[in-house]
Amino acid sequence: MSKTRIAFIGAGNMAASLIGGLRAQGLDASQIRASDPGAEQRAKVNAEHGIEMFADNAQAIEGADVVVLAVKPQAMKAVCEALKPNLKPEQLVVSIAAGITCASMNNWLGAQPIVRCMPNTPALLRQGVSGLYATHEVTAAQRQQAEQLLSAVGIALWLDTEQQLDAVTAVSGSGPAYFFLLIEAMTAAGEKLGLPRETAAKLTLQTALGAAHMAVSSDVDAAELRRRVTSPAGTTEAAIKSFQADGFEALVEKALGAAAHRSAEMAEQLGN
Ligand SMILES: NC(=O)C1=CN([C@@H]2O[C@H](COP(=O)(O)OP(=O)(O)OC[C@H]3O[C@@H](n4cnc5c(N)ncnc54)[C@H](OP(=O)(O)O)[C@@H]3O)[C@@H](O)[C@H]2O)C=CC1
Ligand SMILES: O=C(O)[C@@H]1CCC=N1
Repeated sequence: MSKTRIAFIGAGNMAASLIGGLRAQGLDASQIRASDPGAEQRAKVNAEHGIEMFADNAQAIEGADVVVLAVKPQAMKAVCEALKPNLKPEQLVVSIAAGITCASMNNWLGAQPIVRCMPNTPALLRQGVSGLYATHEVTAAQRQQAEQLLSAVGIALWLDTEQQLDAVTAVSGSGPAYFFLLIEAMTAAGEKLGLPRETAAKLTLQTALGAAHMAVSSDVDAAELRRRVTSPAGTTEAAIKSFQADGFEALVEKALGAAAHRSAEMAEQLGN
């Protein structure tokens, strides 16, 4: 990465997290450029990260080794088709757009080496996790560049098939929202049980943080950690039994299935 030049197309939330991660890893501001249609957004990203910003996507990718597509999935086709005449065959394209396949991007861009990724929003705190899939055209050195890019904001995991990205999207791409939903629900339930809202929120948040730290750092799995909290005939058992009687695991499986299905459906709807 020491000399890699990276251009971001779209400088919204995810791009800004990646740019922040790269800068924190020691990439010089002169190695990173980004384009965005919003003048305010350009000024904000420039002020935060000191990188050169462009209104014109074609200008931003000039001389870049890696071009990161960080626009909404709905904008991908138009963005790719407009970039096509300006892309060089050796430029690696890294897409973080949900539900846009490599085949669609190759249709729009021509034959480019492509790495398709699915990061998640904890990337903002460099606590993210991403799944990565590379097409055959991607060289070993380019794989390394893509991995280093995503590793700047968390853990990067290579996938064997592109289809697995639908599952990654369901588990970790959308995943932060499931934990936020649980935090919301536990806070509300704590309040209903008689706690002040602020107390219920603090108890919930610190419990989530502590449990996540334990699950990450422990040498036993989550099921064993759960068993250790669950005293026979105690309070946890009462709660877990209630969750399971209402089909908790099936509910989670159905929800993640819906997310994966939506990812595949987006590929069909937006891919032509
Ligand atoms: N948010 C998440 O949790 C995750 C998102 N992703 C993916 O990341 C991508 C970006 O998401 P996110 O950062 O949240 O979205 P944002 O809306 O924050 O960022 C997208 C940016 O692209 C800009 N943009 C719009 N059109 C163009 C264009 N033609 N050329 C250049 N820039 C343009 C937008 O400007 P304007 O707002 O003015 O239109 C906006 O600033 C999406 O494809 C999403 O699927 C992946 C993993 C997780
Ligand atoms: O909800 C979405 O479609 C995007 C992709 C993963 C997280 N946010």
